[in-house]
Amino acid sequence: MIAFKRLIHSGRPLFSPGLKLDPNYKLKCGLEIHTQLKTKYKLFSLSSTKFNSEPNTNVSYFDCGLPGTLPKLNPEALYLALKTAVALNSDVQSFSTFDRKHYFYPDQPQGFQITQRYHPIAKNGYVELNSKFDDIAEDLKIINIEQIQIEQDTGKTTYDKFDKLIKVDLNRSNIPLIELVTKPDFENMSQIRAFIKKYQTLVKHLDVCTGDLETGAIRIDLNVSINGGERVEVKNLGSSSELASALKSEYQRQIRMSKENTPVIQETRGWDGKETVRLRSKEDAVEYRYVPDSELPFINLDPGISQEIAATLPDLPDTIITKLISKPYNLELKHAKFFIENKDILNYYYDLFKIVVTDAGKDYRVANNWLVHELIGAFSKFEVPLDVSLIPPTKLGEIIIMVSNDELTSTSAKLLLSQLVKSPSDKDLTIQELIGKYDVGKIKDITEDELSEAIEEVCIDIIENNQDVIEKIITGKPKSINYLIGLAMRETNGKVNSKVIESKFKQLIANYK
Ligand SMILES: Nc1ncnc2c1ncn2[C@@H]1O[C@H](COP(=O)(O)OP(=O)(O)OP(=O)(O)O)[C@@H](O)[C@H]1O
Ligand SMILES: [Mg+2]
Ligand SMILES: [Mg+2]
Repeated sequence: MIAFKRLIHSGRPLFSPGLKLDPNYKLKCGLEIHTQLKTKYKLFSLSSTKFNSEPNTNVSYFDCGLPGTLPKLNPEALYLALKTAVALNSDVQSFSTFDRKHYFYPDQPQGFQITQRYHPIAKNGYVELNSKFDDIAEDLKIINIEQIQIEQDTGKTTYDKFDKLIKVDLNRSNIPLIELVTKPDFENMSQIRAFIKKYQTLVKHLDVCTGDLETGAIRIDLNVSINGGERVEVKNLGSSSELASALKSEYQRQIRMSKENTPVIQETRGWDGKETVRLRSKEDAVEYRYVPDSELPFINLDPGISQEIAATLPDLPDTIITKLISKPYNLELKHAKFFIENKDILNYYYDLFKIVVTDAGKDYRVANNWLVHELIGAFSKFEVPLDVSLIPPTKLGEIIIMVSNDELTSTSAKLLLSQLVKSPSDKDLTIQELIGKYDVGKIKDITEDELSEAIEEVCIDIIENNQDVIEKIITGKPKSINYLIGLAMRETNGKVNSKVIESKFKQLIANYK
């Protein structure tokens, strides 16, 4: 089903120009990932973190660097950073501190960024990637995490080349970030892609970040070297496709240099949409004059904090996926992965499963198929944004149970779902009211004989009007009967089971011959 594929894909890359590795040039990469934490207030002030507000409306005196204002650490930011650190198997440090990284920029009005250079909040984590869940070629690949540090985001600068203006919006200034620094453990693009996907899924699942690259909630710097040479950092990659293109361009550039016997030097580069371009070399590296922040106290944590936080964490995505693809759920892996990305749907699925399988004793396939193929498929087919709250699990459950008890045909049920997806105003009607409104109930008040006769009439009519199809069926294309069945289903508003119609047609056509 094409429409359905648009919503649920197997995790194959949607982006990425392929990166073919040359066996003579071994690739090594490390990532620095900046993640905005989903706190109510900013990192060191009480202004709002609301996204997309009018420029400069979420700015406190502290955020715009007025002298005399003092930072106060937001405990929610600390908590979200700790949750992430623990979920990434890191060693939470019982002692950590803040430092000032100095540089002047209009969107950095304090003249420095508060970060954790010397004593970060967590060290030595790791993420396990595997071929089954993560779409990498290797059976197992461990990506080690050097450290996780808490820091402030900067404001945003936009250049208006027509007005010759530089516009500064400080709404983002002082939003809490964590910077995650991996070890240079990546050997190819699939591993990088898989890591980012897994990380995005995790932070969304833990509800510490929206997980979006597009909005800048996650921003990535890529470090690349070949054959043990110097690393080149490509800064500020805003999307997965930029990341893939930048990696390809940088890898090929370094190979070219190597072939020309020009040494690759450690430098910082940017991405201009076509290739990586030099921003600065190591020689003119910015001297940040890091100093410990004198206004923020040290963070001292109880050594038992990791265990305490671990105990509050929900099951992590891989654990849930493993559960979903096993008994009693038996979901397909790609569907389980889709559910984990969409918590509303995951919770919906659990509710539906309880109603249909656990309580009503129906087969798990019925619940899985109706949710994945029919309901989600209907949203996709009619290009309606996926919103399962339009049809609560109780309602879908009732429909599924009616179909499996033969009180509603599956054609009618599909019709009802389509209507519910297309006209949200039907949301408050009960199933019985919907059946009435769309005239799709099963025919109850007539005898078997009367029903059989009525079906026969419909079928005879169709046969008479579709002689060409009958001809085909008789001359060796038996599948053409499906066309006739479709017509009859439509004629009877889906009230009659397709199997009954099929056998009626078969009987009539046999006589016909
Ligand atoms: N030989 C290498 N090849 C590729 N990447 C490397 C190599 N050595 C280190 N790296 C990566 O470089 C990154 C270093 O990041 P880190 O934040 O520690 O320093 P930085 O880039 O100098 O600091 P800043 O945060 O100011 O950019 C890590 O992601 C690490 O994995
Ligand atoms: Mg860094
Ligand atoms: Mg860096």
